[in-house]
Amino acid sequence: MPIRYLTADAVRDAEHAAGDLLANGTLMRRASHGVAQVVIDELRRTGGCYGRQVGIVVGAGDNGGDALYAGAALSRRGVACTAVLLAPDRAHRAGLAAFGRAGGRTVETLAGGLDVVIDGVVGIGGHGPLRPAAAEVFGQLTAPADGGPVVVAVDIPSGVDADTGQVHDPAVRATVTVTFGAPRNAHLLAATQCGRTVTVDIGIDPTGTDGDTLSSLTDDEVAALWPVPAPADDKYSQGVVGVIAGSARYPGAAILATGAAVSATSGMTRYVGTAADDVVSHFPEVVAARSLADAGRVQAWAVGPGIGTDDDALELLRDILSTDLPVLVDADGLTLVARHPELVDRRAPTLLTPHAGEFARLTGDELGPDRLAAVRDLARRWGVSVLLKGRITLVADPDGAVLGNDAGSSWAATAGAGDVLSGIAGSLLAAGLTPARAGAAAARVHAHAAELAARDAPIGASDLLAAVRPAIRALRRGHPTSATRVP
Ligand SMILES: NC(=O)C1=CN([C@@H]2O[C@H](COP(=O)(O)OP(=O)(O)OC[C@H]3O[C@@H](n4cnc5c(N)ncnc54)[C@H](OP(=O)(O)O)[C@@H]3O)[C@@H](O)[C@H]2O)[C@@H](O)CC1
Ligand SMILES: Nc1ncnc2c1ncn2[C@@H]1O[C@H](COP(=O)(O)OP(=O)(O)O)[C@@H](O)[C@H]1O
Ligand SMILES: [K+]
Repeated sequence: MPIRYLTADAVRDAEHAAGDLLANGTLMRRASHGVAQVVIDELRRTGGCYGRQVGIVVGAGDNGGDALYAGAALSRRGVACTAVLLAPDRAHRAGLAAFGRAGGRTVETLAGGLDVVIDGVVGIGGHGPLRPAAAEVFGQLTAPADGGPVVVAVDIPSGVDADTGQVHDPAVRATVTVTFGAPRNAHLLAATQCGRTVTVDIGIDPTGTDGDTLSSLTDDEVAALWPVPAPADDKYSQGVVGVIAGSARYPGAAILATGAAVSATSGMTRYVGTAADDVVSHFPEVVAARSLADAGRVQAWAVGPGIGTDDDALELLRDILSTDLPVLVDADGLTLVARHPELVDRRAPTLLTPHAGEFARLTGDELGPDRLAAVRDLARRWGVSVLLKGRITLVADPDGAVLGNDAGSSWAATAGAGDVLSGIAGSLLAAGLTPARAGAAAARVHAHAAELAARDAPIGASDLLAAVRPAIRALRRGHPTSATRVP
């Protein structure tokens, strides 16, 4: 099953559906136990629990309650716990009493030398940035990388919007975030702010909610859906992809996109364009033609990188989009679509793959902080699938369903990396995957390839391309790189 991310409302629905478990405090007990366990694991890794120092920052709601109960459990283990109450008369009363009984102390401000700080300021009930009192407490902490405390966020790092993942300023930056029942949208959309996300089972059913979904594919799912040739297959039957990219003057995009298509699946890759000779000299297996009329049949097209935006490019794009084949449109192709949106008014599957700048060109508006709503809105309005690139890739279908992928590193932020993505995703479309699955699976392999190629040093798109096949192999063998975190 894909990992499903929930909005704050959906979380509340799931909690209320748990009935007595919510009313009698069982959910909170389980949640706080999960938080305490994560803190204990952190302390054990670095020398044990007894005598260690944990600071807790407590807000006015149940998020603070979780943190206080976790503090009580830690105090019982011999951890020295101190808590700053941001709103003393609204702090969770039963949690505060339990904390005091277990030996926890309340203080005006956190001392230095703490091993762990627990962020219990706000969870799914939070709005906007950290308020000044909380901002001051967190502002005084030394970063973990400089020897400061590990920051464990309860549910959501405070100051991060649970639904949109918007990281307000200021906001808590967590080393680990502990959430309950199911991850929230923010755990994907603001993954880098959350650090490692741990999802604790508290006995709620996180699947019973309707409406638009945000999910991500696991490595195992991507491995399972990757096309592999069956005994009866031949070079045609697996889906032939056609790549239209680059030019004789600028062959780079042609080579990168076509090479990625060759690497991603078996079968055949065709190329159409004036870089045909360059492409074939790099990849002799590509069947290349200079014009569409000379190209053979394909099952999907990937069109756009480096094709230019002149009338010839427009006519070519028009011809491709007037077929009834799945089409991926990227880069220059998107600039043309922005000028002529009617081009994508078609029935066959269409996947647009903009980066933020191209997205703004398509919509006429800058991409705001709510990337999820923006990508969903464009997909819905235009009736196409839209893959928004970046560290967190989002692929929206016209029905509102979104698949996301956290690249896990940012080594892919290099020129030409998008051409590689087009080739991978185009070949998956040709193999018959839906646009959303093709886009999300391509993004995941792309991310693994980037991390495999980089190994902690910068890469270019050629390195990324060379790592596509090893990344697929590692994924299929069940030993993916550490590229992606799954809560
Ligand atoms: N229900 C359950 O069984 C379970 C719930 N669980 C836990 O409960 C959490 C949700 O608790 P919740 O609904 O009480 O809201 P919560 O996130 O604590 O914050 C609300 C308070 O914060 C305040 N506030 C808002 N914005 C702020 C800001 N920027 N900076 C500072 N303060 C701000 C706001 O105050 P006000 O705006 O009124 O001043 C309001 O009082 C959830 O995330 C999970 O941890 C788990 O135990 C599992 C079981
Ligand atoms: N900060 C980042 N972290 C991880 N991946 C990124 C980041 N920025 C871009 N990428 C990925 O790298 C690729 C860049 O594509 P694009 O912007 O179209 O570049 P180009 O046009 O130069 O090929 C996309 O797959 C995108 O998701
Ligand atoms: K929090």
